[in-house]
Amino acid sequence: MSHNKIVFVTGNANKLKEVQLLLKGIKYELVNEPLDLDELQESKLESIAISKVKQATSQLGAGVPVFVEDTALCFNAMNGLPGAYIKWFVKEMGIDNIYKMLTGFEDKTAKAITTIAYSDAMGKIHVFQGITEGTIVEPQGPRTFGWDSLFKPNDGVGLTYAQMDKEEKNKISQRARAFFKLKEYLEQQ
Ligand SMILES: O=c1[nH]c(=O)c2ncn([C@@H]3O[C@H](COP(=O)(O)OP(=O)(O)OP(=O)(O)O)[C@@H](O)[C@H]3O)c2[nH]1
Ligand SMILES: [Mg+2]
Repeated sequence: MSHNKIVFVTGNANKLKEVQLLLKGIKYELVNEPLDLDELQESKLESIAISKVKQATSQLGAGVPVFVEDTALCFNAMNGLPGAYIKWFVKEMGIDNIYKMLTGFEDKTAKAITTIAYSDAMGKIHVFQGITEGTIVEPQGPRTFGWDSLFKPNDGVGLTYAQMDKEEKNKISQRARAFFKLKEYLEQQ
């Protein structure tokens, strides 16, 4: 059993909780650094994640394996917006008003997308993405995590993320799909 560290840079405690469960059993000790990274204003999700991990490695120094993730909520009726900007919509207008944004549209479908950028000990960057398709519904369930109460995944049990327990969400979420790929990659190394 090796005691090498792998650092997850995030200031989001809910993400951290999910990722700790999703990465259980990896050969690294998972360490959190709550650095507040700048986020590019850019619609390409890979570029946002890569820019975050580059800032993280420049602050933490070379030689340490580090990863970040950026999570977007993309409305199909709006060609993928708010996307990565969803964080600012949640913060400034709140989820009830985000729900109302789709009032004029018949199509309420959305994609939740998590993009991980992993910088290995050599500084090489690897990107992994997970997507979960779902529908935007009137907020249901506790409002503890971002837009969880608005998003009902298609392959779930008919509940919003907020109404599911973490284990259930972790079976089908965009984050689970992305971290499954990272975990698989780390296991091959
Ligand atoms: O209901 C949700 N279910 C999720 O599974 C989920 N994952 C992220 N979010 C929210 O979407 C925005 C992403 O922004 P984001 O990826 O930049 O995160 P962040 O800035 O909070 O943390 P970080 O950048 O330090 O890692 C933030 O408002 C997060 O709270 C989620 N909401
Ligand atoms: Mg962020």
